[in-house]
Amino acid sequence: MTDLADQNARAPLGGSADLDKIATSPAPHAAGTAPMREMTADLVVIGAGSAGLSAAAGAAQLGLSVVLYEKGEMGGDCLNTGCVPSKALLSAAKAAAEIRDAGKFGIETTPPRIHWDKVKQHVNASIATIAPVDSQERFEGLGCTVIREHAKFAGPDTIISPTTRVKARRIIIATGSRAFIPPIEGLATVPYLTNETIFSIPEMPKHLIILGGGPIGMEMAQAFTRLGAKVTVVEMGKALGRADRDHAEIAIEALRDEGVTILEGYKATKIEQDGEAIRVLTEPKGGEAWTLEGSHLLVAVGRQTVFDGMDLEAGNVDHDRRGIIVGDNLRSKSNKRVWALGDAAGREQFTHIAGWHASVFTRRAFFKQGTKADSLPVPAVTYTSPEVAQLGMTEAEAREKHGDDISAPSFKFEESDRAIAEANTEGEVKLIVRKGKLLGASIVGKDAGDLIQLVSVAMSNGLGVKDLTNFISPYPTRAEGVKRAANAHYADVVFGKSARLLVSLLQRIP
Ligand SMILES: Cc1cc2nc3c(=O)[nH]c(=O)nc-3n(C[C@H](O)[C@H](O)[C@H](O)COP(=O)(O)OP(=O)(O)OC[C@H]3O[C@@H](n4cnc5c(N)ncnc54)[C@H](O)[C@@H]3O)c2cc1C
Ligand SMILES: NC(=O)c1ccc[n+]([C@@H]2O[C@H](COP(=O)([O-])OP(=O)(O)OC[C@H]3O[C@@H](n4cnc5c(N)ncnc54)[C@H](O)[C@@H]3O)[C@@H](O)[C@H]2O)c1
Repeated sequence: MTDLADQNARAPLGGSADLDKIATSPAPHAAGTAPMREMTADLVVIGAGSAGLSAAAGAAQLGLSVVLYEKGEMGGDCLNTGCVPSKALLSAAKAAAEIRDAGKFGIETTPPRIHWDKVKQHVNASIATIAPVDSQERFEGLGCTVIREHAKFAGPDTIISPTTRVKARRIIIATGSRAFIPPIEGLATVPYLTNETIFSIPEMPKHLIILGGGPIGMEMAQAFTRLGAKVTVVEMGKALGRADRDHAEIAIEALRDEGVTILEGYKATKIEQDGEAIRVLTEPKGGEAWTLEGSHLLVAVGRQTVFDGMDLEAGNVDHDRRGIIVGDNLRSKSNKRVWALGDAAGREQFTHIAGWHASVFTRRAFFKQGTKADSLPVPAVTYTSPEVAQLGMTEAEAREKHGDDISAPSFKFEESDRAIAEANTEGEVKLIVRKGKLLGASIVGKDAGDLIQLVSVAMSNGLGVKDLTNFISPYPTRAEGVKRAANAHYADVVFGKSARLLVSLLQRIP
């Protein structure tokens, strides 16, 4: 089956759902207060972010009655405070970097002048252009009842908000996550930034200190450096710690070359304010402690799921620190009516995973298929320049599990004619292979996030490394690198002793 729910969130308007299925009746109420609206629905979705919207759109277009709750902005984190503003900011920053770098093509330019207010206008315009796809109007057009209120459980099958009580056959918790604020001494006393505030700061920071060298920290570090700020990243472990180590190092070095200071192995332990300045005291794993002084502080040390005031106990929905406790069917283990999708499910936290979760829900709940949340390899891309794209197992994970039974054929972009023509040869494609089976891939370099999709299609559909050699790849493209890494897997076989012997024997045939 195709990815119905996943497609529907951003698809054009479809047919309207059967609104008659939503039974509405006034309930008894206290004198002087508005009556509580009573409804029944096939599906209640709490949270109109990537996960909730995708699931709601799928269900509504299948003719089911859907009530969609959102207490904040339609579109959730990805549209308003996550993917979209961060990628819009990175694009503005890339434009500035390319102007500075144009000399390598023999083009003379003057240094770019950054107008932060206009950069923010670009960020806001990007959000505004995409917003109609996630809007209340669009979802009402699809047949959903959209309620812009905080929702909570009033029982295992009942959700209430200030105006409405809904009894539902199924309930989706898609309430997302917010920045985790670590218990560092003094942090609460300083005006720190998170992804909710960084995109609207009034002025370009003089010195932005970023706590955390994960995807958020590294993307913002490069964006703000390229836009003219001094940036220091304080990372207690390794920056881009979930990526292939060799490939993460290539990106880290590229950011350092552009002027980002990245301190790895330094944990922030105390924060102080001194006038306008924010001071970060760090504890090193070895070596000297650093005390940094900056004008702004961004906290990007991971995420925390959002279940505020939801009375999960009333719904008999168990959760832990990671999220709602679900199996790989995404169904609450303690209340089978309830499903958790997206960041709230306590698994990988990406918009494409939120969309995939909605697809798993739709397939399981409505088409009675057995699709599992972990049935496909998960891609993760950090959109720095160079991009770092990871799929399935890293080389280190595969070696830990299978020892020397794996191989990691690779192709460096310095051998790519396209990369040479673009004067951007940094990076590599690496495949992780065991007995011809693809276990994973990592790509670092320009457009790595696009290139890894080839391997993603192959892995998701049971193709092996051989299949990645058996197609005609247009020249000159960076995607040829995937084919050439796959070819490298067979280099010894194709050009080895026995192949040469075979060919010489075959030459005797007239
Ligand atoms: C800076 C940043 C950059 C990112 N970049 C990328 C990227 O490039 N690619 C990528 O794949 N992912 C990226 N992500 C991650 C991605 O944004 C999230 O994984 C995704 O938004 C999760 O979607 P969701 O639907 O689970 O939650 P959310 O988008 O957080 O939506 C949850 C919604 O639920 C609402 N809600 C919560 N509680 C209630 C309640 N009780 N009643 C009513 N409504 C409620 C909230 O207001 C919110 O709108 C990024 C994240 C950040 C922070
Ligand atoms: N391009 C993308 O797809 C993208 C971009 C941004 C965010 N996201 C999603 O959002 C999630 C959260 O991103 P994130 O970067 O906030 O979290 P993260 O968990 O990926 O990285 C946080 C980093 O902070 C470090 N850290 C924790 N406490 C620290 C301390 N006291 N001092 C110094 N370092 C400390 C950790 O070691 C870790 O490396 C990601 O995992 C991803 O799922 C995705």
